Amino acid sequence: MNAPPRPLLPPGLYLLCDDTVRVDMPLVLKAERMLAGGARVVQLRMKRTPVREALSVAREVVRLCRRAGAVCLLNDRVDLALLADADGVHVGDEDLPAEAARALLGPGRLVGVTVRDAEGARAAREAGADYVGVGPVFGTTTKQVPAPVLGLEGLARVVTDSPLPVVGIGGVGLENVGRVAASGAHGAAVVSDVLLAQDLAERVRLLTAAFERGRVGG
Ligand SMILES: Cc1ncc(COP(=O)(O)OP(=O)(O)O)c(N)n1
Ligand SMILES: Cc1ncsc1CCOP(=O)(O)O
Ligand SMILES: [Mg+2]
Repeated sequence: MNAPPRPLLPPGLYLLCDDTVRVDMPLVLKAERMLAGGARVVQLRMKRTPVREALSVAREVVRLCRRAGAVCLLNDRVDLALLADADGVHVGDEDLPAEAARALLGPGRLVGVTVRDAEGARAAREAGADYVGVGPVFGTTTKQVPAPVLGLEGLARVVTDSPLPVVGIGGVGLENVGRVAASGAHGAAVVSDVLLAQDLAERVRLLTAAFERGRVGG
């Protein structure tokens, strides 16, 4: 019998439910507000949550995403993704290599990989990745990234030459998400612009609409 096909990464806004920004708000509440705003992709990024709590949060956020019809990915942690039955993982240079993530996850889940250029995207595809995260597109204070800011032209170059869908990340917010979409990126990943908003759900709606306008050239 054929294995079930893995979910495709929905295009558009890609949200990071992150424990390093707005630390006073519980992760599950962040996810609930994002989903209330129509989030289709949620990456759970837990850098400072103790591992037992992280597993319990992952299980709850996967449940919420599934109920809302959204894809839930775990940042870094293939073990937590499997235990929580998440839709996949996102890994970078300091995490398990993409081949290892794919080997552990099997063919039915998504693997996203951080790359800096189209050559990295080609290697990611060889390693079994489904999409690539590319950045920083703009300056950001959320993470110290050991790579230069790409800008929109740099992002567009990677998009043109990448064999995999590209998600732009780093400094993406309401004032520039339309231009990220117009670059041809499959998705735009956002951390602080949503998490620091007073009304997270409303910010997600605004960002989603702005991405869509940018995608169609509006
Ligand atoms: C969509 C997306 N793209 C890139 C990253 C960065 O991943 P990584 O390089 O592993 O850095 P950390 O997020 O683990 O600090 C991402 N998380 N998501
Ligand atoms: C995790 C990560 N990887 C590259 S930039 C970044 C952080 C992006 O955060 P923000 O959307 O707040 O700029
Ligand atoms: Mg990582």
